[in-house]
Amino acid sequence: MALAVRMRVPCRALLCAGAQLRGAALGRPEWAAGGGDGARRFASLRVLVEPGAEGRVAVMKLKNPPVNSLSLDFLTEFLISLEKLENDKAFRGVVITSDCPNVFSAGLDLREMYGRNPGHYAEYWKAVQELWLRLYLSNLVLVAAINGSCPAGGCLMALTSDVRILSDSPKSVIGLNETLLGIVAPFWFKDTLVNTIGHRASERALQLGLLFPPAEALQVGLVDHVVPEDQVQSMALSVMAHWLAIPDHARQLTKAMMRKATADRLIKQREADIQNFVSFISRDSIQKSLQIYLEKLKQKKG
Ligand SMILES: CC/C=C\CC/C=C/CC(=O)SCCNC(=O)CCNC(=O)[C@H](O)C(C)(C)COP(=O)(O)OP(=O)(O)OC[C@H]1O[C@@H](n2cnc3c(N)ncnc32)[C@H](O)[C@@H]1OP(=O)(O)O
Repeated sequence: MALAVRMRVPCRALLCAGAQLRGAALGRPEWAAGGGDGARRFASLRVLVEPGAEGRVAVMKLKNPPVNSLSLDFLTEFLISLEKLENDKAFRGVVITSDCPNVFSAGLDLREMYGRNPGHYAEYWKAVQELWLRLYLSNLVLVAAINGSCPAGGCLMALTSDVRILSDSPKSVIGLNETLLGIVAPFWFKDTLVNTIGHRASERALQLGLLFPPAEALQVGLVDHVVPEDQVQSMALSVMAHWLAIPDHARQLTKAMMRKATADRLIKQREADIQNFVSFISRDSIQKSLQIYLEKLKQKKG
């Protein structure tokens, strides 16, 4: 069953309408609504949404195994789930977590950026922009329950949340490591990081492509809490309760006031940003860097 998507922002409507069509064309998303106490539970192939204990909070589990890489199909399902929650007035907050062991998200799907054509790169980048805008400007309280490794696009996604809880595990590293792949984090990735940890720390982290282990991530302010792995979700729900004690209208207006300028910077130049991405990623040297990085990932296993 195709999901009806209502949009407030016309330029987003274009993407999501496209997303919906894409889903329909692919025979997805296959939303399964639960019955009984799971009336508000729904799932697509890669995103599982279930109500938290009090019903006002949804827990969104990302399940695009093995590593929750943000493929175009996954981004599309993620966007539709988020839209559905935004439109359901029963929900005031969402905990975003991973259903894949030891990995929150491996970031953007490298296979969407390697060996494809310019039209595909443009479509992909538009979806990445859209997810960032949706998350960053969400009226909901978003808490990232980061239960595993969280590089690059995974970190960007986590940075859009209002609070980040990281599991205390050697695998749970977080950061914008783009330079290690020979690519450059776009300005809005950088802005999101600067807004979180400040300019100097961002400059160092971005140039060196740092992936911070939990204690350092906490120290630099990249995450707000580090807790044992089995307490990440309960901590997220308890932090959520604190945020939900604030009246929505006041909190939402304050959030918008803090984030609008950063979001507007991208909104004003979305098309130019897409063209910039397409020409950058299409370069032979960048394609070579991605090929080498993908091969390294494969060799790591052998
Ligand atoms: C102008 C602007 C221009 C450009 C901006 C572009 C911005 C890009 C931002 C990004 O997000 S780029 C992606 C960066 N991501 C990473 O660097 C993470 C890479 N992955 C890893 O480090 C590890 O996979 C992991 C630590 C996340 C998990 O490790 P482990 O559990 O040991 O799994 P494997 O490494 O064995 O991976 C399993 C499987 O998944 C494939 N894979 C991993 N990451 C990605 C990915 N990002 N995209 C696509 N595929 C990925 C990996 O190759 C393995 O595949 P097999 O076929 O060998 O099973």
